[in-house]
Amino acid sequence: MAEEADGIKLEQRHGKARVRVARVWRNDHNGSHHFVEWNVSISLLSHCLSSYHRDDNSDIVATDTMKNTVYVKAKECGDRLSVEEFAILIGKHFCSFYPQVYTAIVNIIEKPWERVSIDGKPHLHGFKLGTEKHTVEATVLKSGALNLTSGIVGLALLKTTQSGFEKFVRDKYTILPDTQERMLATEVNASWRYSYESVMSIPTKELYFTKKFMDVKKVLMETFFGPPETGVYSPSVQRTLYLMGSAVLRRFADVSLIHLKMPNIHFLPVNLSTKENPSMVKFKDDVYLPTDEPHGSIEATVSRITSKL
Ligand SMILES: O=c1[nH]c(=O)c2[nH]c(=O)[nH]c2[nH]1
Repeated sequence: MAEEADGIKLEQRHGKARVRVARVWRNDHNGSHHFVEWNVSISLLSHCLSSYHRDDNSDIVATDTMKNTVYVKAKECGDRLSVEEFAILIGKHFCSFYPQVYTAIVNIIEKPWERVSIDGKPHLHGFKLGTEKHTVEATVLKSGALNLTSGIVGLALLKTTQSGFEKFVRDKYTILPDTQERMLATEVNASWRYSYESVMSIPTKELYFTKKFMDVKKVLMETFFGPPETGVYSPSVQRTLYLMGSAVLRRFADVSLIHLKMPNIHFLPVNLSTKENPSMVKFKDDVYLPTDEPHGSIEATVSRITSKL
């Protein structure tokens, strides 16, 4: 909301970024501990104009208070909950506890701690760090209106064949040859919006969004790789991205939109030669030079066409 005074327009928010909290739940009947580590960022839209216009802080919710609230709420959560539920709970708190707060935007990054298995047996209290992170952004309004977006960051995927790129624009600047055989590597960053538009309408099933996160990841990976024995041919990163995004929309009725960012991380063919030895290393789809700079950058948003009726 923009507010005006003295012919000057002001749009403002304030919050606390990167509040780190870890929570253990020890109450599983079989002695199994559950553990999460969250990095929480809160941004509040609130009526506190006098702090900008005058030296009057009487309407400011201190960012230090916001930080403390994260720990209080983590303590109060006696049962395991998804990172999405925690973000919504924090957002609801700020909107309902403070009259001047009209919107709370809560971003959380969950570190990928995974339970370890020793000799195939899940450890009761041992965890190791995985790679891709689970993110959430919950925007909660005082009215209870909700915008919920979950994401995955840093899902590095690679396949050694079943990828090509050909028949693209060829002009006087083009060197890249057509190919039907190349490596395909990317680091998927995905974020998807859920269709729940009110804090009252979110599913109450235990760990619903945690499971959904794992299911979305599975669909993204299955679509990227294809069946284990045969794979699936990718004619471009663009096509594969579209198939991945539309598979998620087809599979999950409560996902209304997905944004995918898929850099094309190049593995360059290695050919080495000297005058004496013209084929010191001749590339036969075997030896590559991995690079990350420069890389192709391909991103798109795939969403449902909603009926205007
Ligand atoms: O899948 C690809 N998409 C592109 O847009 C592109 N451009 C390029 O040089 N290589 C590739 N590969």
